[in-house]
Amino acid sequence: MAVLSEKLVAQPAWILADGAAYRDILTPDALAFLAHLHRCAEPKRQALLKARRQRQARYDAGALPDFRPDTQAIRESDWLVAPIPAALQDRRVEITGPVERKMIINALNSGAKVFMADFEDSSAPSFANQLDGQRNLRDAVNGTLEYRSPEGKEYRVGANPAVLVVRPRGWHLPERHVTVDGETMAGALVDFGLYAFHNAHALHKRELGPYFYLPKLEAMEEAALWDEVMALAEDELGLPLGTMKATVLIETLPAVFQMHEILHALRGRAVGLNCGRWDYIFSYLKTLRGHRDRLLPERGQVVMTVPFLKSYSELLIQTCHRRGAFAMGGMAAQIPIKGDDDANDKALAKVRADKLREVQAGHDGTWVAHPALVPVAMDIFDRHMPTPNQLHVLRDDVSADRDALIAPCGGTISRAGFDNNVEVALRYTAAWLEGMGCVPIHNLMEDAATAEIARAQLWQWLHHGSLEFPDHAPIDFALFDHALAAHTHRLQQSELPGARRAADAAELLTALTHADQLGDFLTLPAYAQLA
Ligand SMILES: CC(=O)SCCNC(=O)CCNC(=O)[C@H](O)C(C)(C)COP(=O)(O)OP(=O)(O)OC[C@H]1O[C@@H](n2cnc3c(N)ncnc32)[C@H](O)[C@@H]1OP(=O)(O)O
Ligand SMILES: O=CC(=O)O
Ligand SMILES: [Mg+2]
Repeated sequence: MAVLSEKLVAQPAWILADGAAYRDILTPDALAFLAHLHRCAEPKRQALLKARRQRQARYDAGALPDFRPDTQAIRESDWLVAPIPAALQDRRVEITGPVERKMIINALNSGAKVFMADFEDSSAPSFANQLDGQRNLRDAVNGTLEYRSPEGKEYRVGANPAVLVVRPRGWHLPERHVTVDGETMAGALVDFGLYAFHNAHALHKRELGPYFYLPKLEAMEEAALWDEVMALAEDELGLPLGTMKATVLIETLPAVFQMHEILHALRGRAVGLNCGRWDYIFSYLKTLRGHRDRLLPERGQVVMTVPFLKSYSELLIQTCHRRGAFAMGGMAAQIPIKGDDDANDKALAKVRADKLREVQAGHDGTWVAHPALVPVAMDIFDRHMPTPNQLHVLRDDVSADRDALIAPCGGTISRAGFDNNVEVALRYTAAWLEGMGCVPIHNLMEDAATAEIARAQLWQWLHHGSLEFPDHAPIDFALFDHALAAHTHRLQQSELPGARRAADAAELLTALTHADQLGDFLTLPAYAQLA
């Protein structure tokens, strides 16, 4: 059986929330199920993480990512993914958000076709957050999800809720509170396993899943491990093989070269791929961290129309539609702006333009970060996509080769862009350490993926040396240290999310930014400091 870490067992009060322990979620049978998943998957997961490190070592030594010669037959032969269930035939607008009780209700009631309940980029994975999320989702599936705000506002799920799709953590993150045979479990398996264990039968009975979004995959073997884990879970839970469906985020640079292969590995259950643009940009930075000719300009200039991102999204559409799978778009970072109509209009216009680009390119649906953006995106997709999806748009015109997918991106680094990265990296990390996985900063949605871009860019700009602002002032560590100290002080004096953990976040960012090598994930060292 999986066991809770000794600390939790010794201090059961630590896992209490609202006066109740999580005995309803961490039942003996659920823990036994987790242990079974762990024992079957852990050796392979470790081997896959090792393969990631080996691949990255080759890129650091000068190699560039490319299509795999050993899988050419998969790319070139004819095959399709299994038929897509009725509940997922029309995914034109999907809302995403953390697994917080009120937000789940708001998301389910938002009018979106799908709600992606997120244990990942928008969640700070404290054990309490993850377990509260499991309980909230179980209640949503059982039809008992309700919430009363401190102000007395009542929330309950209405008619025609969005279809639930759950995103567990990526393969790289541990869940240190659960061990099996003395080994720490993968966060991915804890999130997936608990959700499947508690909800699979109820969802299957209503032909509503379980459905999953799979994040941050880098290779077809990682998709194959998910397929194996899902098949194992189906077998253990007595569900027909292929009941669980998966949409895979293509949000790493290595994965874009294996999109056919990833769909193939999951072909009995894959329903689509998604352009996870923010992690994709982060992955471009990380994968090519040793390549000075491929530094990126400030984040505001790395938009979906720059060549390497345009090629990625178009190739994703072509790949998916060739295989009978959906090509989902991604997330514009703009959110509604309160109290400034002009600024709000401009933000919404940016969202509209992004959704128009997606639907015209052939995407079958898109993501929004906020309920007020559902009608905005819906309007664009309704007008330009009269059919439930665009599987018939084959995009045979697209010919994105290796060079197009890794094309350098021109642009500049302004003082404001540099300073914004320092501020976002600091404020997001500090909020994350306080348990918030998604926060608005300067009217943009910031989550783990966007914060990774901010801190990875700072590392890249500082370590490749001799970079300048347009006025020729040097970009150097003294500037970073000064900006970080100023923002830390400002945050500490404020009442903003993160104010209490500003110093811890600053220490972490100092270490990550000054380190000789760009760290793999901000959230790995930060997790050690998360309650
Ligand atoms: C890169 C990626 O991975 S993208 C996917 C991960 N990111 C996300 O999922 C983004 C989710 N979005 C959010 O967390 C929020 O919208 C934020 C943090 C960006 C902004 O939050 P706020 O500033 O609190 O929003 P705001 O105050 O305008 O919220 C208004 C109402 O909408 C609700 N709301 C806002 N966003 C969402 C959402 N995504 N889902 C459900 N409800 C939401 C709020 O709970 C609030 O409800 P209430 O009126 O009943 O109290
Ligand atoms: O998960 C989505 C992304 O853009 O990253
Ligand atoms: Mg992501």
